[in-house]
Amino acid sequence: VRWNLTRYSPLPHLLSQRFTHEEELPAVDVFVCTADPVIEPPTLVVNTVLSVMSYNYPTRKLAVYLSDDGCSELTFYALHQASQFAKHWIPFCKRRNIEPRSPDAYFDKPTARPSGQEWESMKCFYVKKLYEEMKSRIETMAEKGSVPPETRSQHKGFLQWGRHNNVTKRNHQSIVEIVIDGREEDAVDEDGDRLPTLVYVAREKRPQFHHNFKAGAMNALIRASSEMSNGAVILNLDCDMFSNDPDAIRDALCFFLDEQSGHRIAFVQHPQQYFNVTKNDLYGNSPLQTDKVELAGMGGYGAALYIGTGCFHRREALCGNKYSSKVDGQGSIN
Ligand SMILES: O=c1ccn([C@@H]2O[C@H](COP(=O)(O)OP(=O)(O)O[C@H]3O[C@H](CO)[C@@H](O)[C@H](O)[C@H]3O)[C@@H](O)[C@H]2O)c(=O)[nH]1
Ligand SMILES: [Mn+2]
Repeated sequence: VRWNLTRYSPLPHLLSQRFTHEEELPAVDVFVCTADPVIEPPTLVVNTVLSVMSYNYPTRKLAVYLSDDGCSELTFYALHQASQFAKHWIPFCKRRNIEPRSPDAYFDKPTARPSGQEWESMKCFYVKKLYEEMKSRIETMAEKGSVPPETRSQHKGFLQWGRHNNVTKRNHQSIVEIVIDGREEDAVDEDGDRLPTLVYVAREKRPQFHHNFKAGAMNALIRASSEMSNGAVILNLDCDMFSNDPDAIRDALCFFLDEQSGHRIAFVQHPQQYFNVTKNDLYGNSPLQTDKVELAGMGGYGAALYIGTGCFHRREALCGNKYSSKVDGQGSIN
């Protein structure tokens, strides 16, 4: 078989023309997976979470789930901190239309230096200061290795790690804490706009049962999310990544909602980019071959690879659906 290199591009302006009302857009659930608060520090994890909470997508249609296989109160603490910071970060990103929306990656950019009007630059300093203060609180807590009693009173969720529960990484009850319930009236940012839903999940683990690593976590997230937001589209991300494009959801929807072939598309895989690649890419980390040859080569045959992360799935494609011979031809997704 010859490689048939084909590249597809989304046409988001056509999507906006077809879906003029927010209500018509599908709900999207984002799953972020983490497994260890030492190897994957909580500041890294919340940067990933904040990058997806600030997508250019109606917040009432967006829910973010953090799966913590480390079952660590340090990660829960960091997520709670991020939920507070999000009230400043999300409006800051959207008003200034900044990219990328991981605070660490954004403030690292030379262009992130405040410029323009005095008010604008003060705002940038202010948000940066809030971010650095949050980061330092999370790191101090991580160094201590546990959350002190006075901090535990900040959120009832900390009770899950109470002495009587005997929580260890491999043996614990299931913990599901809704950190932000997007339906509640006070779930708003500093501008009064609604925040996306944010949920912490540590699935139940017992030593006598296999937990099946990330796949086990994803299955638990599918079940837990179906009881809450039940988004028709699911994005999964590892905690050491961030979304570098605030319009990634709309781009993926261009394929799922395509009038001709949308109904045949089960998942939309975004390419991956790496940072800190050595000069001359000594360790071959550059995804050139995968993105430009392998994925594009399969594209010509209408095929695609799921590379394990950075991928949007139709929930139906993962959970099944009653067979129907009728196809509405609209690529509908409800
Ligand atoms: O018990 C576990 C172990 C891992 N993870 C998470 O799974 C992701 C991937 O694990 P990692 O150890 O970073 O593996 P990689 O080699 O980086 O995995 C790459 O390749 C895998 C497929 O081989 C994909 O599933 C991953 O998404 C992709 O990042 C990370 O977010 C982990 O936190 C869990 O949630 N639970
Ligand atoms: Mn990894």
